[in-house]
Amino acid sequence: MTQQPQDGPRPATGALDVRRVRTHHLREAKRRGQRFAMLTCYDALTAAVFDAAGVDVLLVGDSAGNTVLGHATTLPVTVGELLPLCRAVAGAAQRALVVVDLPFGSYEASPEQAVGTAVRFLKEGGAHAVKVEGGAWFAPHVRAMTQAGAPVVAHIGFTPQSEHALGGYRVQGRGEAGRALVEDALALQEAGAFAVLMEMVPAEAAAAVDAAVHVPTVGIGAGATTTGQVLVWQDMLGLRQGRMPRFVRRYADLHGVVTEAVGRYVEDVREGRFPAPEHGF
Ligand SMILES: Nc1nc(=O)c2c([nH]1)NC[C@@H]1CN(c3ccc(C(=O)N[C@@H](CCC(=O)O)C(=O)O)cc3)CN21
Ligand SMILES: CC(C)C(=O)C(=O)O
Ligand SMILES: [Mg+2]
Repeated sequence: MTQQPQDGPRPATGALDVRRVRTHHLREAKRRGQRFAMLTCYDALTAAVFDAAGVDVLLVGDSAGNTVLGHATTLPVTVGELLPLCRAVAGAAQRALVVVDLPFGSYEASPEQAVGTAVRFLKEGGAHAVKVEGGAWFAPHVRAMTQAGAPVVAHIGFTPQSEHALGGYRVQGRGEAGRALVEDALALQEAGAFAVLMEMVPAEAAAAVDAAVHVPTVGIGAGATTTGQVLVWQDMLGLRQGRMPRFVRRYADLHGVVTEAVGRYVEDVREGRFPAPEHGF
């Protein structure tokens, strides 16, 4: 006879065994000591691949500004640009929870503005939840969106939309500032955020936040104690070249794969080897 653990933390392994991931499954994952995987996604085809591969949460990130639109930062991204990408991802995802970033300038001015934008992403974009960057000062916005029926992920620590206010891409929450992160997370949880995402914070500070809140946490450069992890897919699959943030692990070399394959196609066309008779009518 095997003894089943009744309560308390369980071994931190295993996938969420659900047909469709919902916000409460992420909460249960934290309670059970399970972890979940989140990945950015900006189009229907990759959404179908990531979803079938078991990614639990797809993030239609404003990192689309960098990866899709070619901007240097996320700041220029607009609601009009992110909405169709969100619709494409939400339409293709069968199992994953679809979360979308509210673009810079589309939610900060007031709780009313935040509700208006969040509702657009749920109605027109098909998103299941939204994410906003900022600390305790956005608690009223988070509360208003949650009450309107839009589940909210609170993004704290390094918040790229505030890079000019923060003085560049740098780790947040070192030393004493770690305490402020805990306060922010508690205020955002109290306001209704169903998850707290932390970017580029010391592992120790992230662990303190995770221990202080009952909602699940997600990390990107925030150590290994968070309930979930997130990366930008073009970074982790090696499509993007150049200097990577320290928190990236490269799982594939898509840049190499695509370069080699496209090079062969170009050569085949130039040499008359493509198309072959079987490609014609
Ligand atoms: N392609 C891509 N990947 C990302 O991870 C990402 C985006 N775009 N766009 C939105 C934000 C911006 N992010 C970034 C961008 C750069 C660093 C970076 O350069 N980090 C350095 C410096 C850290 C430091 O000096 O404190 C690093 O080594 O990690 C970190 C996060 C994360 N997000
Ligand atoms: C890096 C993640 C957390 C993000 O906000 C994005 O991809 O836009
Ligand atoms: Mg973002």
